[in-house]
Amino acid sequence: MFLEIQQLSVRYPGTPTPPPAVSDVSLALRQGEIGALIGPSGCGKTSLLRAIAGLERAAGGRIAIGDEVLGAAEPGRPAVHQPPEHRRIGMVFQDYALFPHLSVGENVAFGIARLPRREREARVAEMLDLVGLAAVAARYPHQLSGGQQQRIALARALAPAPRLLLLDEPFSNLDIDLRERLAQEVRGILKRSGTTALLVTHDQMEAFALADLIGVMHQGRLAQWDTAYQLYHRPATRFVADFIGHGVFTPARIVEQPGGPVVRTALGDLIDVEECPLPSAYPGGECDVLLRADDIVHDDDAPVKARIERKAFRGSEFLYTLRLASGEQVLAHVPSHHDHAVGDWVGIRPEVDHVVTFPRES
Ligand SMILES: Nc1ncnc2c1ncn2[C@@H]1O[C@H](COP(=O)(O)OP(=O)(O)OP(=O)(O)O)[C@@H](O)[C@H]1O
Repeated sequence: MFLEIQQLSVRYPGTPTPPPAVSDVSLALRQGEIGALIGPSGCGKTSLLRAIAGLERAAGGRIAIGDEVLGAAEPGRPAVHQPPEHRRIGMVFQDYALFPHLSVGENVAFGIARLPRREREARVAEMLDLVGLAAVAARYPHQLSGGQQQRIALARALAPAPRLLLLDEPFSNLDIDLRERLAQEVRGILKRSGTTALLVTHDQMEAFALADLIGVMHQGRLAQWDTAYQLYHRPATRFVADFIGHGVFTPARIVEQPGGPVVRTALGDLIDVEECPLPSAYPGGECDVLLRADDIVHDDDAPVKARIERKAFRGSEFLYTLRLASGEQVLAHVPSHHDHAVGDWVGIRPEVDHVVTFPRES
């Protein structure tokens, strides 16, 4: 592993009582991998990033790059805190923080002033090429769009060849359409330059577009560190299941059938599911099952009917909020050419590949 964080805790002075801002977080990135931290406001994402940068001290645990310990506070060992400027870590912030009185080229050259002039100019040209902005080297930041400014900020952060790049909400000042596109562009830039990076964002789509591995944080803890696919299809906790994507929990009972265990729900039996838990996994087989909006198929011939309570247009599909006669609520993605009115009853059936169950919550 390249970046390795073990049982890291961060505590702000003046807040001696639990919970700490970051609590017992462990994660790792290989060289060249991109990670993202997502989670609700106040869950500790920025505090974790700041601790890696050296802007906050570790209150417990350790941060290492390769064999080098950057920060540590472990029982029975001397505390370690390398100052931020010795860590060779680059940072990109939300507000770009470009110098307005310097040209684009001078901004990119800022962190490599000590290089001989020829080398510096070559590096600036290389970085501007990398972010696709060689043509604007002589312009000033105010003459660029928000997306261009953020790419310049990225070029400036990459110019000194940091061994790790940290990005804190880098796209949040940009409009929503541009964000996802820029996230994909930035992924391409980081991959081409082989940079290991960790991004903090509150936008899941941005994290999915940019990262190889994503961490969901909740109340200072890392609830899951995994690929986007696993977070969506194999959420480790109810919190992760709820936070990622659209879905509801509905009561279910796992029963043994001749062909194997089956999950019985108000929408019917979930059949042909992968890795179905055994009834013995829960008392009496009673559990809650996660039904994602894309697990529910609109089918006029289905015996189960549900009433449309709300609908939201999402371009190629609607997100319908539906209520069954038995009272359960479900969500369904339905192709947008099926335009039903709120109050209509429609047929639905479950089509679940990955069944995700949790202990019943009253
Ligand atoms: N300088 C500080 N002093 C004291 N407490 C702080 C400080 N900075 C953050 N905190 C607290 O630490 C916790 C985690 O904050 P942090 O900013 O890391 O969360 P976040 O997930 O980045 O939130 P957001 O998405 O809103 O930026 C919060 O309870 C916050 O109030």
